[in-house]
Amino acid sequence: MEKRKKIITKNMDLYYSKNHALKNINMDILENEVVSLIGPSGCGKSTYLKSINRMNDLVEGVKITGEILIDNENIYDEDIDVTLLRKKVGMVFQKPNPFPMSIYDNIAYGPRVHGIKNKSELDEIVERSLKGAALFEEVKDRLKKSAFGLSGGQQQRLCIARALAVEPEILLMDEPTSALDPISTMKIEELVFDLKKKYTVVIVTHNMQQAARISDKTAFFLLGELIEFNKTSALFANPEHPKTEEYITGRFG
Ligand SMILES: Nc1ncnc2c1ncn2[C@@H]1O[C@H](COP(=O)(O)OP(=O)(O)OP(=O)(O)O)[C@@H](O)[C@H]1O
Repeated sequence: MEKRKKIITKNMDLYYSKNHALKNINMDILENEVVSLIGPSGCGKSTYLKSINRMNDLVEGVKITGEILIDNENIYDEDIDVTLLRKKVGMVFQKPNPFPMSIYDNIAYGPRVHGIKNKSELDEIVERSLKGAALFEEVKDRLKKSAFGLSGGQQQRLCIARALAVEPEILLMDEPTSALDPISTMKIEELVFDLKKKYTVVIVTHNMQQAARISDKTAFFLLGELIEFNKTSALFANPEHPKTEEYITGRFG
């Protein structure tokens, strides 16, 4: 069965004041697909990622033209509820950033904001989210302890669990393993592989082996342009654009 288009980007441009950071981006991301965004520093990967849940709206002087459609709805339409958009589109950052509270409260935070108060319902969400992030077994006896007592890798999985708790459909990850050791990195990579059964995942990575291991498709950005977007295996084995080849063979970047 053909997969549905989940995120459609059409003729999108983004300016930070005069800096033209994204240039005419066109890309279709399918449901339950993992897409990696790669390219040298400053090429616009994070900017594009943050456009998918309108995090760039917070930046002064930003101007966006064109469209990003999620489930065929333009998220830049005036009547879009940004809180609901961010519930649907969760985000995990480069450095784990747990809130200064217990493991339990970190996960229950989002659902509480969205009005869930019933304890047994929250208990269930916390357990399900921690299981979804492959962390439950490691923390089930210390749910009321501070999240800061966890290792970096566990904290990052906690942040993933926190994102899952509000039942998103899309997960954005901005270099989620760059601050982690190899074993924690491997756990997150395995987790991403699992997560795509339920979610659409877009992930910025500087690590090309990681992109090759975990993503179905890869997008190569350069100076604000999307140079090539293809199946990961094809993009790495047979890049169509000479710049892609130069980048993946380590000739610049
Ligand atoms: N908040 C901001 N205000 C102004 N300019 C910004 C802002 N964020 C990014 N930029 C600029 O937009 C361009 C793209 O930056 P972006 O962070 O998207 O690149 P990136 O590919 O994610 O880089 P890196 O790999 O270093 O994180 C750069 O020229 C950057 O200086």
